Amino acid sequence: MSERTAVVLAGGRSTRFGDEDKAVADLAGTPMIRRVVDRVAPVVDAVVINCRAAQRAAIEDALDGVAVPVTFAEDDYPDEGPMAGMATGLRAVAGEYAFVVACDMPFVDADFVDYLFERAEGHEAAVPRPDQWFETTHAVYRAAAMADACEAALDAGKERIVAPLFDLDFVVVDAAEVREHGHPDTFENCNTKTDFADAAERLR
Ligand SMILES: Nc1nc2c(ncn2[C@@H]2O[C@H](COP(=O)(O)OP(=O)(O)OP(=O)(O)O)[C@@H](O)[C@H]2O)c(=O)[nH]1
Ligand SMILES: [Mg+2]
Repeated sequence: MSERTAVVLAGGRSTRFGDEDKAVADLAGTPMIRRVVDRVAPVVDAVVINCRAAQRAAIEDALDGVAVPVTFAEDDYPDEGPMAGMATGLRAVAGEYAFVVACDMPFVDADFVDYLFERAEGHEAAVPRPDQWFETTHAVYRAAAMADACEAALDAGKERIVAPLFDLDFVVVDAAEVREHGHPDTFENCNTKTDFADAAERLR
C-alpha cells in the first residue's frame, strides 16, 4: 500500500470565532487541530499542515508529540481561499493519495477516512455527499491531480470549492454509504464560540 497523507487546512482567519486562531483554540482541554491530527493519525503515514507562516509556531506547539510525522506547507500568499490552501498542501504530499480535512472538524471518523482511501483507489478522488453538498474539505484526492485542478480553477477565476472536482475522475460517496461507514458527526465543523461550547460538551 502506498503512503497515505492527511492534509490539514488551517490557513483561514477564523473571523466567526473571534480574535484567536480557532485551529489552536482549546477544545475541551486540547487544541482543536491536535484533535483532528490525533484522530486521523491511525490511518495515515504522514500529515501536512497548510497554514500562514505566522501560524506555524503555535501549531507546532499544539502538535508536539503527535503519533505521526508532521510537515508544513505554508501559503506563499495568505488569504487566497481554501482552494489555494488545498493546492499548496497537496503539492507537499509525498505519496499518491491524501485525505484533505479542515482544521475545524474535531469529530473526524478515522474508519470513514480509511473507507474514503479505499473508495479513491483507481480514481482521482472520493468525495462524500451526505446531502446536496459535496464535502470537499473532508475527501480523499490523488494529490497531484487535485493540486493541478485547483490551480486550473484558480487561474480560470473559479472560486467555488467544487469547481476542481469536475476536472477529476471522482467517486461520489453518497448518503447511504456515509450512513453505513461514517459517524454522523464526522463532517461537523466548529466555527463559533457556540460551536466550540457544544462540541466540548460532547468531548468531555
Ligand atoms: N490556506 C488557506 N486556508 C483557508 C483560507 N480560508 C479558509 N481556509 C481554511 O479552509 C477551511 C474552511 O474554512 P472556514 O471554516 O471558513 O475557516 P475560516 O475562514 O478560518 O473561518 P471564517 O473566517 O469564520 O470563515 C479551514 O480549515 C480554514 O483554515 C485561506 O484564505 N487560505
Ligand atoms: Mg472562511
